[in-house]
Amino acid sequence: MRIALTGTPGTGKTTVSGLLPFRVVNLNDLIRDGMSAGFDPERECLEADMDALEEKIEEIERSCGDDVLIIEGHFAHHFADEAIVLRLHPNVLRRRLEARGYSASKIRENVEAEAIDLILVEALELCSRVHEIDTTDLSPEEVASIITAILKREIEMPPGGIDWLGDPEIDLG
Ligand SMILES: Nc1ncnc2c1ncn2[C@@H]1O[C@H](COP(=O)(O)OP(=O)(O)O)[C@@H](O)[C@H]1O
Repeated sequence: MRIALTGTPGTGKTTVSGLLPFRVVNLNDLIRDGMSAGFDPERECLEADMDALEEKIEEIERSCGDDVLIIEGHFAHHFADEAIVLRLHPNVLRRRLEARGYSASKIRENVEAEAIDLILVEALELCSRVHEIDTTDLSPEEVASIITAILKREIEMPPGGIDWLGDPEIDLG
């Protein structure tokens, strides 16, 4: 069973994926391993080769049988019918991306994307089942427990409860 773990860069996907009791495939690792279509200077990153990634994921999926396979990355929702979207208050996200050394334009692009629910909206368009977690006040371990409970079908985290733009304290730069 393929599950996308998605969200704006900096929301904590890679950190939490290391704490999950499931097999995880990191899309950025696959792109660095050669499933890239070259460097995209505008977005300051390697462009994904979507067909090569799909082929590789199918190969890994076959070896997983019926077990959960987590596809992790900010466009993972393109590769699964069920997605878990990690959310983070834009002001906290900004501080994390600054600490990462992102350029001012890349920080602004990602903070705005988070503020307007961009990845959530994409996931809702592409996937038939979507879950949403506000990680702002949670530790990585708490987020991992919630994801595990969702995938064991013990709890539900339906999307739609987050409204960052409604917070007067929001800092869009
Ligand atoms: N729940 C959390 N609480 C506090 N810091 C976190 C949490 N999750 C991740 N971080 C930190 O935020 C930064 C970005 O996390 P990362 O997992 O790389 O995000 P992503 O994979 O979504 O880009 C890292 O420095 C990480 O240590």
